[in-house]
Order: sequence, then structure tokens, then C-alpha cells
Amino acid sequence: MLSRLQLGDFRNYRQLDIALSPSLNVILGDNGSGKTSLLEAIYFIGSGGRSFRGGRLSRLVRDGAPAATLYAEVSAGEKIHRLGVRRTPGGIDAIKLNGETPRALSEVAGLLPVLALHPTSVELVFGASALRRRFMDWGMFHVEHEFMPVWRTASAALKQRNALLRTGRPNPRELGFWDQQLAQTSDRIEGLRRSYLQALQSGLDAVLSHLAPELKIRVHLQTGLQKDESYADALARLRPDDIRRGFSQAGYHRSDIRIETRGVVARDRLSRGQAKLVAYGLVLAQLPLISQVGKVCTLLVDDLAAELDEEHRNQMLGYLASTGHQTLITALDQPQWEAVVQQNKALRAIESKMFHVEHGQLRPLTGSE
Ligand SMILES: Nc1ncnc2c1ncn2[C@@H]1O[C@H](COP(=O)(O)OP(=O)(O)OP(=O)(O)O)[C@@H](O)[C@H]1O
Repeated sequence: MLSRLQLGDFRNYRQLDIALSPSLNVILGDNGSGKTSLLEAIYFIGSGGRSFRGGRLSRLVRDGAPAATLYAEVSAGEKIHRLGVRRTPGGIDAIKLNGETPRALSEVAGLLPVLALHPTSVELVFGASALRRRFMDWGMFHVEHEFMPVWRTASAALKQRNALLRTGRPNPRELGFWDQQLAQTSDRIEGLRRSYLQALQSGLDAVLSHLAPELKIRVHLQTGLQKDESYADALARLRPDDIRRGFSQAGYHRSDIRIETRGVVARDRLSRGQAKLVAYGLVLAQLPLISQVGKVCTLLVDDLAAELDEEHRNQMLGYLASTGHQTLITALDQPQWEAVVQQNKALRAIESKMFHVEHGQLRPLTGSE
């Protein structure tokens, strides 16, 4: 988990140095003060250099500054890892982990598992399949040690096959070889994804029973294969069309999670508010799976009050207090937050730290300051 974070010239933070609680951290501040930017910095470190709010990553660097710097101390059991990253508007130009220089930030993505609940999380239900694939592969990356090597082989096979297809006249023997590689690795990845989704389903049932018992949701792997078809069959069937189009239409890279409610695809049935609850439920369902492999997640929760009605928000906060994972949550003001805490026994019981941000300046708050 993240024990300390320092920022330099990141968004509206000229300088920041924050020591975090291993359980709950509440970030208070007016609109535009820098709450989301703080969560975004943590997400950037844990996700291999991504942002959860879209837009151009070059904007992460404070206006007028040459580069943003991020430094994190991540504790894992007794050990503390020290990670420093510098990002210019053009890209990441320096990374240091415990004095060594990794090739890419994605290489150290296992260090700090981060999950975020934010206004665009709902896209997990309504958005493109790539988001759901990334979501399930994130979980498998952290809990299934076999996943990453198979995924790398599959991704290399896909690249080679697509390059051959793009020539327009691929050598059949060469294509046959890559077909076999892609089919085998896709079968293995889908097997892992199926087991993962089964485990995720149990987590989802448990979360939704707290959060929104009225919602009944099932998740399945959707492969795009025809009935009883293998990947080898599908690649053979689609081969002439793949050659015409110049890319592979079957494989692990085309799968999706089918999210259903009472037998209907969820995106065609749920209201936006319900879909938000389902998206949050899916994200939170990953937590027990991460716990099972002895890891702790850092959960970033942005703007919950704006996203959920009071009843669901309180249920959600009660649930968040019980996960055992490190949580950062943003809220507008202290009286509002304290009123929420008053209503919520689980929140009162958990050890927490509170911070106030104003114009990119953060200070710790204590008690009823
Ligand atoms: N590259 C940048 N350089 C300087 N300031 C920036 C940069 N990018 C964003 N900002 C500013 O940083 C401020 C903080 O934005 P942030 O989204 O973190 O606020 P917030 O506290 O989450 O607000 P809200 O409650 O409205 O969501 C905003 O005023 C924004 O205009």
C-alpha cells in the first residue's frame, strides 16, 4: 500500500508531501482545489502511467513547468519500495525503483494495485469491450501468475499474424504456425478468464447484497466463437476474410464480459444510476480476489456524493470501511463528511486521516478542526 506520496509540478500541485493512512484517507476541498488530481497521481503510478479521467496526459504537467515528478513509498509487508517517475509533456523520461532503472513504468505495475471509482466508471457497463477486457485482465495480472507469460506470447503471435495478413499474400505455412500459436494461447487465456469471472461473480453477489440488493447481475465471458467452435476452427473459417481485411477477427483480443440482469444485457435495461452501482460493484468485487493472494489494494473513490443518492452512498461508505484495503475518498466539506460519519457506525470505527486541499496546497486535519 502507499505510505507516502510526493508530487512536484503535477496538475495544480507545485509541491506535495503526504503520509497516508493504511486504511481510510479523506480528502476534503472545494471544487477545483486538487482532490481528483491527487487521486489521479496515485492512479498514474499504479497503472503504469495512465489517467482515469481521459484527456491528454501531457496536461498532467503543471502549466509552465518543464516536467512533473512523482515519488511514492510503497510498503509491502516489512519492505518499503521507493519509486520515482518524471513526466514531461512529451512522455515519461525517467523512472527509478529502489535505485534501479526499469525499462517502463508498466514493468512495475504489480507494485501498487490501484482501483478507482469515479464518474466515468459507469463506462464499464455502457462503454466499449476493450474497457471490460482491460478490467478483467487487470485482476488476472494481479492474482494469476500464469496470466502474464501466456498473454505476452498471445500478443506476440497476434502481432506476427496481423503483420503477415497485411502483406495481402501470406505464406500459408507461416500463417498456419501463427494460427496455431494464437489459437493455443487464446484457449488458455479464455480458460483463465472463465475461472476468474466465476470468482468475480461470487465477489459481485456479496458486494451487491450490501450495496443494491435489488440488482441481480450475472457476468459471463463472451468470446464471439460459434457454438462448439474452437479458436483453431474460427481462425481457419475467418482466414480468407482476415487476409482481405488485414487483421485477425478471432482470438483472446476480441472477448468481452457479458453483463446480464435477469437474462437481458445490462446496458439495454439498467438506468444510469443502477449501471453506476453495477460498475462500482464490479470494481469492488476484485478486492477479495486481491486479498486472497495476500495483496492490498489502494482504492481511489472520487466524488461519491455527486454519483449516488444518499441511501446508496451510505451503503457504499459502510462497505468501503469494511474492505481492509487502503482507501482514499474525496468529499466537498468537513461538516458534510462528519454528518455522513455520524450516520455510519462502520466509518466511525475505522482509523482514518483527513486532509484539506486548497489551490493545490494540502494540509492534514485533525479531530474537529
Ligand atoms: N496542467 C495543469 N496545470 C495547472 N493547473 C491545472 C492543470 N490541470 C488542471 N489544473 C487545475 O487543477 C485544479 C484542480 O483540479 P481537480 O480536478 O483536481 O479539482 P477537484 O478538487 O477534484 O475539483 P471538483 O470538486 O470540481 O471535482 C483545477 O482548478 C484545474 O483547472
